[in-house]
Amino acid sequence: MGQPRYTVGLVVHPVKPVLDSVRIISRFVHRHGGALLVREDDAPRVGPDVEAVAADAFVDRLDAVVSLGGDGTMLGAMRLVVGRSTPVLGVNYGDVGFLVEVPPEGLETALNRLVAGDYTLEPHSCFQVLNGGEECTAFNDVVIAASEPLQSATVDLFVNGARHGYYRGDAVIACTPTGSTAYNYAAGGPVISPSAPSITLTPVAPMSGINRSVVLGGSDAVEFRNPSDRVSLRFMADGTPVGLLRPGVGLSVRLIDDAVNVVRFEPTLHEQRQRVKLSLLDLPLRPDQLLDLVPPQLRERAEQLRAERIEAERLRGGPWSDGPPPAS
Ligand SMILES: NC(=O)c1ccc[n+]([C@@H]2O[C@H](COP(=O)([O-])OP(=O)(O)OC[C@H]3O[C@@H](n4cnc5c(N)ncnc54)[C@H](O)[C@@H]3O)[C@@H](O)[C@H]2O)c1
Ligand SMILES: Nc1ncnc2c1ncn2[C@@H]1O[C@H](COP(=O)(O)OP(=O)(O)OP(=O)(O)O)[C@@H](O)[C@H]1O
Repeated sequence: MGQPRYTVGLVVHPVKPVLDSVRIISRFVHRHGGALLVREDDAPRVGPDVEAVAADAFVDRLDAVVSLGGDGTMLGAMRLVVGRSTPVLGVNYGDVGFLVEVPPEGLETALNRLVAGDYTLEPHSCFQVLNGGEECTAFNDVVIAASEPLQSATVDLFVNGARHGYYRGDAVIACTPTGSTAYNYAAGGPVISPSAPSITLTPVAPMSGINRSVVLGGSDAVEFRNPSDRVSLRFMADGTPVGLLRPGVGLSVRLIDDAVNVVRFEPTLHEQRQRVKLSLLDLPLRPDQLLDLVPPQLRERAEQLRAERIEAERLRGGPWSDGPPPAS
C-alpha cells in the first residue's frame, strides 16, 4: 500500500455520540486516499475504521485535526497542535459551541470545501505559562485561586517586572482575546477583539486590592506571585487544574501570537452567531426554558424552516446553516 495523500486526526468528546460524524469523515478521507487516526485512548469511541496510534506519535503524523465535541474538546484539540501549522476544524456537539463553527449536519459540505481549498485559517494566540521549570499552554485563560474551594486568594501582580498592586478575592483571570468571552465575560470583564493582541486581567468577586479589569498589551510580561509564606494557590489553564503556586513563587504569563490555525468557512456568519450566543448568555432563562415561551405552532414552523434550509443547502453544496439566529 502506498503512502496516504494526507493524514487527519480525530479528537472526540468523552461521552457524546459522535459516531455518525466519524463515519462521514472516515468515508470521505478514505475516498480521497487519506488516512484517519485517533489516539489509543479515544479508539473505543470511534469504531474500527479509524487507525489507533500512541498519543505521542499522533500529533507528528497529522496534516489536519477534526474536533468532534464542544468548546472544551476544541480547546483540547488546539492545545495538541500548538506551535504547528496543522489546521483545526471544529464540529459542534456542544451546548454553546463558541469556538466551533460547523454543525454535524454541515460536515459533508465542510469536508468538500476543505479539499477544494475553499476556507480561511483563523490564527489564535495562546498563553505560554511558566511555573518554575514547568510550562503549559492556554488558549482561553489562566485562573489563579485559593487551593481550597471557597477560600479567598491573595495574589501579587507584576507587569514587566514592576509591582502593580495585588488581588484579593475568589480568583484572578488572565485571558487571551479568544478567552475574553468565556470566564472573563462571566466575571464582568470586557469582550476583546481577536484583532487586538492583548492580555486582560479580571478579578473574580474582589474583596480588596485591584477590583476591575485591566487590558495590557500583547507583549507585556505578566507575573502573578504568591505573597504568602504558608499557603499555596492553585492555577488552571482553560478550566483544567494544572498545579500549585507555592508560597513566594511566581507564575509568568506571555502571549504567543498565531499559535494555532482554526479552519473557518464563513467567518462573518460565525462572528454574527457568536454575538447572538453571547447575548443569550445574559438572559435569565436556559435555552429550553426560553423555548417554553414560544407558542407551539411557531416552534413547529421554525423547525420546518430549519429542515428546509439545511436540505436546500445540502443539495446546493453551499454554505450550511445551523438555523437562523434566534430573534433578540
Ligand atoms: N463562571 C464561568 O463562566 C466559568 C467558570 C470556570 C471555567 N469557565 C470557562 O470554561 C473554559 C473551559 O471550557 P470547557 O468547555 O472545557 O469547560 P466547561 O464545560 O465547564 O464549560 C464552560 C463554558 O464556557 C464556554 N466556553 C469555553 N470557551 C469559550 C470561549 N472562548 N468563549 C465563550 N464561551 C466559551 C463553554 O462552551 C461552556 O459553556 C475555561 O477556559 C473558562 O473560561 C467559565
Ligand atoms: N477528548 C477529551 N478527553 C478528555 N476530556 C475531554 C475531551 N473533550 C472534552 N473533554 C472535557 O469534557 C468537558 C465537556 O466538553 P465540551 O466542552 O467539549 O462539551 P460541552 O460541555 O457539551 O460543550 P460546550 O462547552 O460547547 O457547552 C470539558 O470539561 C472538556 O475539557
